[in-house]
Amino acid sequence: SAPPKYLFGTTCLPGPLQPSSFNLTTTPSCAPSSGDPPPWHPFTARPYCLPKTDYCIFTHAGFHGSDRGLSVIDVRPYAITTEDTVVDNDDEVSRTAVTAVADMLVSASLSGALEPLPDLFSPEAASSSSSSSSSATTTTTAEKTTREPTSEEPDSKNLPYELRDLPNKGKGLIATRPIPRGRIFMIDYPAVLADTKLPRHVKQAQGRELMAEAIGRLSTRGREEVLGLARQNEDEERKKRVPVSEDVMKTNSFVVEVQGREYMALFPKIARMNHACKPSAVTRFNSTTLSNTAMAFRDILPGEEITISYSTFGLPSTIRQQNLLSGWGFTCTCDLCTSPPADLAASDKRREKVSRLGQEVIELVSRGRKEDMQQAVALYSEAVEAVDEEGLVPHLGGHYEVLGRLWGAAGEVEKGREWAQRGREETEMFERAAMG
Ligand SMILES: C[S@@+](CC[C@H](N)C(=O)[O-])C[C@H]1O[C@@H](n2cnc3c(N)ncnc32)[C@H](O)[C@@H]1O
Repeated sequence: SAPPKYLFGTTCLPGPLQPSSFNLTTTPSCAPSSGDPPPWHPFTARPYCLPKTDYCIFTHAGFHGSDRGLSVIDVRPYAITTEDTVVDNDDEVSRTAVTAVADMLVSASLSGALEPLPDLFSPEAASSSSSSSSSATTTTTAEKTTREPTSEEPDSKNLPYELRDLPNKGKGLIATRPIPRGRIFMIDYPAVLADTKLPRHVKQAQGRELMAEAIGRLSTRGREEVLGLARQNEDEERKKRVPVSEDVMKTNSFVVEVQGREYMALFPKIARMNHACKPSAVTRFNSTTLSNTAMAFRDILPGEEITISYSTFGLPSTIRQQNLLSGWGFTCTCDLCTSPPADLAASDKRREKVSRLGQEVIELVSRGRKEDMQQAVALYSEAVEAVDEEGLVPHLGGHYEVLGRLWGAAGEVEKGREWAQRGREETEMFERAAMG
């Protein structure tokens, strides 16, 4: 069969993959002289571009020292119009996730700062990936970025959690040691990043090809870890219709923003955490390093499930349930959703109150009248109390500081200072906990 087309059709990338050095008029040699980086540097494999689309896959085998690799499905990192590509005007932007990754790789290799994963995943997370995974590993390119694990096996005993089977939720993470509020217990990096606009720009079969190829280009370990993740379509008939790579991406990805653009991001360790409407942990994505850290929302005791929220906190339970079903394909069985109706109603009432009061405070503040500030302080204090009661934020430092500013705006400078100080103390305490 015909060889697949690569970035720039049959030509090579001119030098290091940096947007500023792109020059379509030059025809660089495809055979770099010895010692030169490969034309797809800093990526470790020749990019694969889907013919007649603007999408390519860029892979790095050891992103952040991980032995699973990273594949990015993205538009070509420059505005391009050739007879071979389709360009959406919205997409004529040269900064994308792939350029961010490329810049990061280039600067890290220059400074020698390609950091290893500080927290290693449990080997169990890779689970026994079945032979069904082979469909997704049947790829269109012969060239693979396979890099067998060379680092020491992670000592899973050091992790404060383990992966277990849970009733009605598939697998989930259970704490094996106490995890104090504010403690960062997991750092993860994406295995796959895919432009969220992809489904609008390519046909279903093409999208499926790209997903399978992107996962197929990870290391053996990366592929096994990703393909061992949960699937939405547990029903055997549907399993036959939906390829494993697409199903895994759909069930386990989160939307993140990189360079002002949205990407589906698959974080294989983070993906093991189930949803809860009153979660015990929270994740924070850093769009510069692409790391995703998980932090304890409150003290977590051994034996407790570690959960995060996939939904917006302020929504009432019925809307949350609908969103989880339509967006994630499951009926939520978290502790709050399965609590007695009176408890659920009380929680809804508190959340509704927080949203309403927040809105009222915004309106008062935006009027900019000093005489409204006393009322803004009263409403904000009530909202913070409800937030605390509902256990909605991991720490209240930020809210206390806002309260301090509102007191200041109301002319009560001393009270303003007191609250701002309290806020700073709470934030510092929380940050100390995060440092361990
Ligand atoms: C990102 S995965 C979470 C980890 C997954 N349980 C596993 O086995 O790897 C999302 C899937 O987990 C299940 N799940 C997560 N949170 C749930 C909840 N609150 N209630 C019921 N099922 C849940 C659903 O099947 C959902 O499609």
